[in-house]
Amino acid sequence: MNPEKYVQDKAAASGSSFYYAFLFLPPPRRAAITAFYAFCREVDDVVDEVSDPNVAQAKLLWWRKEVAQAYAGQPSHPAMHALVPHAAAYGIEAGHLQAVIDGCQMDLEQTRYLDFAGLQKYCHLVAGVVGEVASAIFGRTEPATVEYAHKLGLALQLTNIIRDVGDDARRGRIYLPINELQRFDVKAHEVLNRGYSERFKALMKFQAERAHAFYDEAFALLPEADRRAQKPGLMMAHIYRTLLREIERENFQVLHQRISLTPLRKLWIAWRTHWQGR
Ligand SMILES: CC(C)=CCC/C(C)=C/CC/C(C)=C/COP(=O)(O)OP(=O)(O)O
Repeated sequence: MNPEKYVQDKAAASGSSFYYAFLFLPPPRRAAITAFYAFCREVDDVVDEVSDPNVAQAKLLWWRKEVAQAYAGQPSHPAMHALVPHAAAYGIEAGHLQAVIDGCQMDLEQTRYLDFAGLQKYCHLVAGVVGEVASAIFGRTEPATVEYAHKLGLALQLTNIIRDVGDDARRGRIYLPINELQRFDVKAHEVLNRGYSERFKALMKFQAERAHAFYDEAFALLPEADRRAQKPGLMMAHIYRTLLREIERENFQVLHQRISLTPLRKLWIAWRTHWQGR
């Protein structure tokens, strides 16, 4: 299959909240972000879809070699075929892709995070570095935009973690820092059994407020000169922040359902950001 078609299908089929943001980009940048998204999806799918951890480890090792080979001019996977031609133009380095693989590997090897510092390391690899690459593809001229992208990636990943507490619990995973569970007197087994309580709600309120603070910090870091180019990232931010507000409105009932926005609402938010420019 033609690699461009492969990555386009992969991105569209994912039903990602972020897909709408890509639609507003000029074709070369759109092709690059679609290829990069497909790469991230492929390695993330290894963790989510392969039930035997040894098989998943072997697949991640395959991806590490594939990245090295692709940067040496010999890609074999369609996602790498599609991505490599854009690497030089947007400064996408093998190290960025290896960092994303490191994050997925962390996910395989770890089902608990003792504190926020540990969780932040994971988020940096799977979302901060992703934001760094995405911001380069969108068009970045200022060094501060890298800081913005790291913070926004963190805010998005924290939102994703808040939304998916129930799904992750079903898979035996808790991303919420263990010392914060303790602070709110929530037991790990209560989360794993998906038992809702006022204590759980208070814990989640704390998580949501921290995510909001990271969105605010990210926006404050984005230099005026890069605002226009970074609109697709702002679209992602507004879509996910609206989702976070929806979760708050539903009192953090995230244990037995995945709260989501309708495609039309996501498209509307992307559109509005496009016109308002912020
Ligand atoms: C500066 C900048 C552009 C930063 C963006 C960084 C970024 C895209 C981080 C990804 C974090 C995240 C929550 C991914 C889930 O994607 P998903 O497609 O699985 O989401 P979904 O489950 O909501 O559809």
